[in-house]
This record gives sequence, structure tokens and C-alpha cells, in this order.
Amino acid sequence: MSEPVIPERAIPRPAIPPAEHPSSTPDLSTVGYGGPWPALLDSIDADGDGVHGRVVRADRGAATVLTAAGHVRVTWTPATAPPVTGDWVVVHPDPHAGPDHGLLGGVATRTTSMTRPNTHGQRSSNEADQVLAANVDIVGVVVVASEEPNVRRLERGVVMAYESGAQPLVLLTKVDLVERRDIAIAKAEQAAIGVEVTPISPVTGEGVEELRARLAPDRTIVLLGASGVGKSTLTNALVGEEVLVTQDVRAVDGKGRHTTTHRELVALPGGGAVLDTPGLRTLGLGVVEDGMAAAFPEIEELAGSCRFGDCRHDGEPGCAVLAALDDGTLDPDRLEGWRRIRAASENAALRADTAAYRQTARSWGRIYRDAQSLKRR
Ligand SMILES: Nc1nc2c(ncn2[C@@H]2O[C@H](COP(=O)(O)OP(=O)(O)OP(=O)(O)O)[C@@H](O)[C@H]2O)c(=O)[nH]1
Ligand SMILES: [Zn+2]
Repeated sequence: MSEPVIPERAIPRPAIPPAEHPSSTPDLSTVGYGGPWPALLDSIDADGDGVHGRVVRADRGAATVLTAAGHVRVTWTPATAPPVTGDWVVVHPDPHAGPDHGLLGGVATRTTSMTRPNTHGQRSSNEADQVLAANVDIVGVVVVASEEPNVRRLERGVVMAYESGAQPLVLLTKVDLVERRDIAIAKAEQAAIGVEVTPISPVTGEGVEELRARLAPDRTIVLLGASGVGKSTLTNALVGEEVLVTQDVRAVDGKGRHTTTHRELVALPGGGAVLDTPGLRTLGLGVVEDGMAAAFPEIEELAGSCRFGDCRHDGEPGCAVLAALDDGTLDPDRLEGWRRIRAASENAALRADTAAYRQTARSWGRIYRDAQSLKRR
């Protein structure tokens, strides 16, 4: 593929012929990306003369955007909410910069957002600061295939996936190493009720082609999981080349995670992409909202029959969850997992409240001091 060419500055706007660029079918597939073309982009760019693209890397103050005309370095005004990796955007040429530079024209409404809990564990009300990735379709919850899987970690991953709005998919890696794969799969399925569990091994190649086919032509996946579970190895297997540095290589020469390009959104042959942004892989859980009900559907269903609408299933009369526990229809370990996530979420909310309280107290302290000093004048 030749080096992407961006229209000269003399041309006011990079015009794309309508035939090549109908709003319903983007031609970004020529550079490896499909993706549902958000109709909103057209409304942002009402005059229709910007180029559409997807953010493949976002930094402070600038982002790399893949457009049908190639990669463009895009900046924005301070008043604009910064885009994140995975965002679909409109780009206009920057009259003051080089031809491969552009100005952000608008960001499409995100279909899903992977959000980092802020330092206090709370989801930020200022969403733009905390979103790490956008428009992810599938969250791959990556765990090593084992007869004794880390159930709590698996549950957290599934909750996180649902919380973002994406679809979870449990990927049991290193399945070539497990003796009783049937047990490993069954245990994972028990810990992730309602979620598809796929055994996979980039080493033997098992499951890789199926996953690639599932992502084609236009779905974006993020791989979440502990260090060493094989996320980089799997990404490389999907892409078909070494785009990420695996632990083996890192141990030898201490390289960073990415090899040559520093793109965080890597295109797959056949379409679709893997999104790998720093901080995303081992994201922690903050305050959980809808993710719980989706990840624990059987508890959610039982809860509908509890006498009290706000039943905490901690011994309240008429609790359908505890009744199911008693008659053996609910797995006690599921309730244990549910309780742990609820406790973690409540703690995060409490920390956020405390932080907010302190902040308010500080502000009032300052106002009081200012008032005192005014009086003294
Ligand atoms: N046997 C076997 N080994 C694997 C498989 N996948 C990965 N590995 C090995 O597991 C180790 C860790 O793999 P990585 O891909 O670097 O793990 P990671 O999840 O990206 O780790 P971090 O970058 O630290 O988050 C490497 O030694 C890989 O060769 C697999 O399917 N089978
Ligand atoms: Zn109850």
C-alpha cells in the first residue's frame, strides 16, 4: 500500500466524491476498518466537506485519525471535549499546519464507552476525562483455561464488559496447557452465566480463525485480563504479525508494549480491529450500575420476586434470593460473587462521596477565610 496522500493545503477541504463516500457505507475498509458508520457524523458535518475517520490513538492535545485518505494528526480547541481511541470523528484540514494535520470537526455519539473509575473510584460526571476507549463492540475477558479458574476475576471482567455497553466474550487462553478442558470450560461457564466461553490458543492456533471471523468485517474488540494471560500473543495471532510485544520479548530487551507503530487500534485482515490502550487492559471496577444485573441474570430474576423492592438479600423477610439459596436452586458461590462486587461498588461510591464532601469542606474553608480577611481589611 502506498503512503496515504492528504489533499494539498491549496484545496480548501479534502473533498471526497459522493460515489466513493456514501454516508451509509464508509470506504475505510480500504485501510482495514469497516465499522457501523454513525449517521451522526453527517449531522455534525452538515456541509459534508470534512473527512470521516476513526481515532487510532489519542494523546493529550492531539489524536491520530485514520481516514480514507490515510492517517491524519488531529488537534482541537481547548473548549472541545477530547476524543478517545475508537471514536468516529469528522476532520477538517488545518490551514496552519502540514497536509497530514487536521482539525477536529466533531465526534460521533459513542455506542459504548470503556470508562476508568477516577481516583476516588467513582465514575466521573465529566465523562470526557475518564473514557479510555469508545465504540468497542466486544470485551474479551481473557483468563487462562484452568480447572480452578479465578472466578472472582472472571465475574469482574464480565461486569465491566456489560458496564461499558459492549458484549462480553470469555476467552479461555492457553487451552493447550490444561489437562481437563471440559472442566475448565464448565467452570468458566458457571462463573459467567449467559456469556459465551471460547477456548483459544494462539500457540496451536485453536479458536483464532473463529474469533477473527467473528470480528470481521467491522467489530472492535478489547482484551481485558491479568498480566501474562496472553493478550498480546492473541492480538498478534489475530493480526497475523507482531504488532504487540509479548512478555517473552519484553523479558529479553525490555521494549514497550507496542512494536513499531504506536497505534492503539489495530486493523485485522478481513476487517474489524483490536483496541489496546494503556490502562485499559487491567481496568479496575468503580461504581457499578447496570453491569451487575446483566452479569448475574439469575440473581436479578430472583430479586424481582423479593418482597421488598430494595431487598439486599441479607436476611430480609420474603427474600426470594435467600429462599433459592435454601432450596438449592441458587449456587451459593454466585451470591458470594454478587455480594463482593456489590460491596466493592458501594465502597467506591462511599469513597467518592467522602472525596466530594472533603472538596466541599475545603471550598467552604476557603470562602470562610476569604470572608475573614475581607473583614480584617
Ligand atoms: N502455551 C501457551 N502459552 C501462551 C499462550 N498464549 C500466550 N502464551 C505465553 O504466555 C506468556 C504471556 O503472554 P503475553 O501475550 O505477553 O501476555 P499478556 O496478557 O499480553 O501480558 P501483559 O502484556 O503483561 O498484560 C508468553 O510467554 C506467551 O508465549 C497459549 O495459548 N499457549
Ligand atoms: Zn432478596
